[in-house]
Amino acid sequence: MQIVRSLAELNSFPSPSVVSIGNFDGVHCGHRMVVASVIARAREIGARAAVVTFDPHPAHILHNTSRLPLITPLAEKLELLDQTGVDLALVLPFTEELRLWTARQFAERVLRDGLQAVEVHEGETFRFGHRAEAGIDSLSQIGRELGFLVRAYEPYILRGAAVSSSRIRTLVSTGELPQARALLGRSFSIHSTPASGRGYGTRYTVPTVNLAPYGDLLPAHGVYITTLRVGTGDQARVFRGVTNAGNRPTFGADSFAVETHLLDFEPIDLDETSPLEMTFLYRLRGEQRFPNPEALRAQIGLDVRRAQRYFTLCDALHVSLH
Ligand SMILES: Cc1cc2nc3c(=O)[nH]c(=O)nc-3n(C[C@H](O)[C@H](O)[C@H](O)COP(=O)(O)O)c2cc1C
Ligand SMILES: Nc1ncnc2c1ncn2[C@@H]1O[C@H](COP(=O)(O)OP(=O)(O)OP(=O)(O)O)[C@@H](O)[C@H]1O
Repeated sequence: MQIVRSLAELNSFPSPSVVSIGNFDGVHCGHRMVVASVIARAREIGARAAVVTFDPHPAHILHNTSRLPLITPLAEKLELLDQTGVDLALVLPFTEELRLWTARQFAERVLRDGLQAVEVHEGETFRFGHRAEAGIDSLSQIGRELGFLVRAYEPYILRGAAVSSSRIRTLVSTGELPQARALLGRSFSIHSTPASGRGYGTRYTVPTVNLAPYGDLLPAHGVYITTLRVGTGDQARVFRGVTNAGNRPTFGADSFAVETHLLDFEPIDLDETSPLEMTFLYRLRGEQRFPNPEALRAQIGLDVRRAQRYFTLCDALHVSLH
């Protein structure tokens, strides 16, 4: 997949395109359905299959509230889009200037002049242009004038409601990981690197690998069954574990960390640059303040046993952990 980060850069690769525009946060089942149709149609008519997305996420510019925690930060989103087989991702910097473009200006500059769009595929609820002024009907009208066809999709429904990034964010942030997995089409995971801990784990409870501070979406504070992939490609190792994401109240003042105790630990070389992917599979319990480290250690022993039973069952039933 070719990644292009400006309209100017795009002009060096002119080619008619079938396009879908969106935030694509999470690259969930609904997104993948639309992108698959874009690709199928592009192959049919000998055009390029393209997605247009934005960085930062428009919500970071439009709402002056706290930063929207992303299901997939840009690098992971592009990796997942690449896996769909799409030919081109145009990542437009969502600037104050772009925010002010009308729907018509956006269509002229991005779809007609930039991508030479012949077809644009979107979900029925798609909106774009300054203050989200235009929907599918306006896009179809503009398309008739500018020379592209619009194909609208009914929402992809799962478990009684449309699949959407916002719904997945809510499920993850309340710890409902099996439900989030159904909508994502894969388990929720985060990419990070190791960080050093305070040394309490090895001394008082269990040894853990701590993750570097993470600014995007995480499950609700609590204890989870997880896997940890260390490294990339053929060199990667996947460990099973129990993970605490929380403030660790047993050890004094709140100090947030994501830390995992590996069940099948073997010595591995880790430094602060080692790529880690933590996959959250199942929420075991909320975080608790224990009267002493021994009580916490006993509880972690129970957490470990529940996780071992979970993994044994997954192995027996050949359930994928990803
Ligand atoms: C599976 C697991 C469950 C945990 N549960 C709790 C908990 O309920 N309450 C708590 O205060 N800390 C909990 N912790 C965090 C420990 O307090 C933590 O491992 C310890 O603070 C070590 O910190 P360090 O890595 O900075 O040395 C848990 C850790 C793990 C690995
Ligand atoms: N469940 C779905 N069914 C069909 N199309 C969808 C679905 N979800 C998103 N789309 C379409 O995919 C494209 C990209 O979607 P986008 O990421 O902007 O929206 P979204 O997933 O609904 O996110 P949010 O919940 O943040 O609104 C748009 O055309 C959108 O309408």
